[in-house]
Amino acid sequence: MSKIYLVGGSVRDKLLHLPVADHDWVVVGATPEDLLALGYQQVGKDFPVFLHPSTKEEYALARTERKSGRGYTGFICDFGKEITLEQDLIRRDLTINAIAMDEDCNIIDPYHGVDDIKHKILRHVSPAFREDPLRILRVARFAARFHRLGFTVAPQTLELMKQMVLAGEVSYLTPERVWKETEKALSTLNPQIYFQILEQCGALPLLFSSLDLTANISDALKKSAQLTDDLTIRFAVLCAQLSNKLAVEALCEKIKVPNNYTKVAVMVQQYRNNLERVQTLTAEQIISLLNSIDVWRNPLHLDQLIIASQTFSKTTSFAQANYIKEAYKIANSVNVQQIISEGYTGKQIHFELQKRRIEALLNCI
Ligand SMILES: Nc1ccn([C@@H]2O[C@H](COP(=O)(O)OP(=O)(O)OP(=O)(O)O)[C@@H](O)[C@H]2O)c(=O)n1
Repeated sequence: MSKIYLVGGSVRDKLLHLPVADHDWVVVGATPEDLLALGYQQVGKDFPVFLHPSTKEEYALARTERKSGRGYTGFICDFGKEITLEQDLIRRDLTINAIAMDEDCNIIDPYHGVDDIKHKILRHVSPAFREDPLRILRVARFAARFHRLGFTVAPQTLELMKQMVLAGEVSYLTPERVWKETEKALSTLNPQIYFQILEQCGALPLLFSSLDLTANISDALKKSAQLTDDLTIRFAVLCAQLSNKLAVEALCEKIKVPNNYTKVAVMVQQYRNNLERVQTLTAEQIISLLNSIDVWRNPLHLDQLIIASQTFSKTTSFAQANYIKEAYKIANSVNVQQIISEGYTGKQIHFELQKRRIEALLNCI
């Protein structure tokens, strides 16, 4: 007789009274053939994972995993009918992710995840934690995600993460995985915690080379999460302290950051200081700044630059924001069609437009 349990994030989030995104199920006492016969569709290449015929939710056969190689290679996986729920749960990352719930909503919690939820602790289940280097990032991400609820990483878990870093495990993480976790961490209300935990376990310089997580950057990152949902801005804040455009591009290349993120990060690194002192700039310099961020074709760039810069501001008001917005409005009111109708052609249009935008500003500042 097989038995089905809800496991992982969905049980954790239910117990935390948080919305549950997707359900992961574990099936104990069944074979792949049993599930195929019931119409489940096999999706896991290496692991026995199936999609439910109607709900399409993931059902995995209970399994044990042992690592025989380094990094991601050489997992020995056993998913025989005799594998118990406890055996399946012990190979998981954190105790709060290793709680199961049966069909009658009974909690099965052999590794005391419920206690850890109560005491708000992120704790590894067993030494098997170290078999997957991605877990270093996951712990940092959960620490960021649940920071607002008061969760912290257990000292023993942080110690284990340090040992994994020292053993060189981080080098087995692919850029894609690093970025995926980082992007999820950026979407939390406290992205700075993710980077702080990675720093504490020694992974930060290995993963994000030139990044120096100063208190200033941490504060700015936290503020960015309060000011905007735009993750490209949050990432740009992280990169704003890098010494130049090349350093930003090198970091983005290293972890394969999507282009839209790189663009905003480069823009903020290059022009944040100009915006900071916008009130001291000449009309010509202001137009040059607006040209540099390509605001005419992409008005969103201006908002992105403003919000990213604002996160570094010590005061709550950021007077530069209204100043540059007003300047943009004035410069943008110059009518190109008018210039064309006056007979300007080719490159002359651009020069005349530039000139009139500067004049328009001069009349106002
Ligand atoms: N490297 C990993 C990835 C996953 N898991 C286990 O697989 C479950 C499901 O993983 P996943 O769906 O990736 O994460 P969730 O914990 O559900 O979290 P999220 O809400 O971010 O999806 C986890 O709860 C955990 O028990 C693990 O032990 N080690």
